[in-house]
Amino acid sequence: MSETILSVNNLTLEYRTRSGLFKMFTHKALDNISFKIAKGEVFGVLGKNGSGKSSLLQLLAGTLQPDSGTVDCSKDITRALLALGLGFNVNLTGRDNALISCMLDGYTKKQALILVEQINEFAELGHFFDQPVKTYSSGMKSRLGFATAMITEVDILLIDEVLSVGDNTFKKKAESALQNKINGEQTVIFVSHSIEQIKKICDRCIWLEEGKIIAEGNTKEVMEHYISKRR
Ligand SMILES: Nc1ncnc2c1ncn2[C@@H]1O[C@H](COP(=O)(O)OP(=O)(O)OP(=O)(O)O)[C@@H](O)[C@H]1O
Repeated sequence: MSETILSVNNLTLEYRTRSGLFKMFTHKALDNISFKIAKGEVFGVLGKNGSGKSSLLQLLAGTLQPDSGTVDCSKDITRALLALGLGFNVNLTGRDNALISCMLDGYTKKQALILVEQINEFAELGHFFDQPVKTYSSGMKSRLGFATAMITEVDILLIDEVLSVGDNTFKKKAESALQNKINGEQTVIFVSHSIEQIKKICDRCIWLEEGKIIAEGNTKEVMEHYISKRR
């Protein structure tokens, strides 16, 4: 395996929700998860609804903190989480959110302003690009997020089922832009409950079930195991 870019060590996450005046409901969404991702790898996270996939991505992105365990990667590694509506300031316009994302990724203002125009063109939001994100539909938010991640360069792209939204024309464009990125040096962590999508793009994957890793390995092996257990 080539150079490790990200190492996940014994991650555990519990959600605690108040279920009555004196009652708390605790749910272990992730239970002692460990794996490593190599630079340039396209890594899949497969699992049915509620298995912990999105929670895992949010821990990898740093938008959620684990109860225990660590996500280790070098400080200068940039990570972008592509999920519906996550990561935007909804009171700012699409243009300003795109600008902030570019600048957070380390571009100068001059470079960012050029990239913002490319994001505008890719996202095809028309005059909504200059409206606050709170006025966007979920499909529009995902277009903005997707366009921003495709146009900028990040070290690790974290993708949460984002290809399943939007109209067919945009979906095709998104798939081909993603495919181009993947063919290069891009490291991708891709979450899906679609066997077909994981098969199409991932080199290796894990299968999550109730917050635990049931299998890890090359996509073909994990798929065979997954399909045989579901019969
Ligand atoms: N904010 C929250 N508070 C309490 N429980 C939560 C919260 N978010 C998720 N959960 C629970 O944690 C578990 C894992 O959720 P998660 O969204 O990570 O799963 P998922 O595999 O991404 O599901 P899906 O495929 O439906 O998006 C689920 O049982 C879910 O009900």
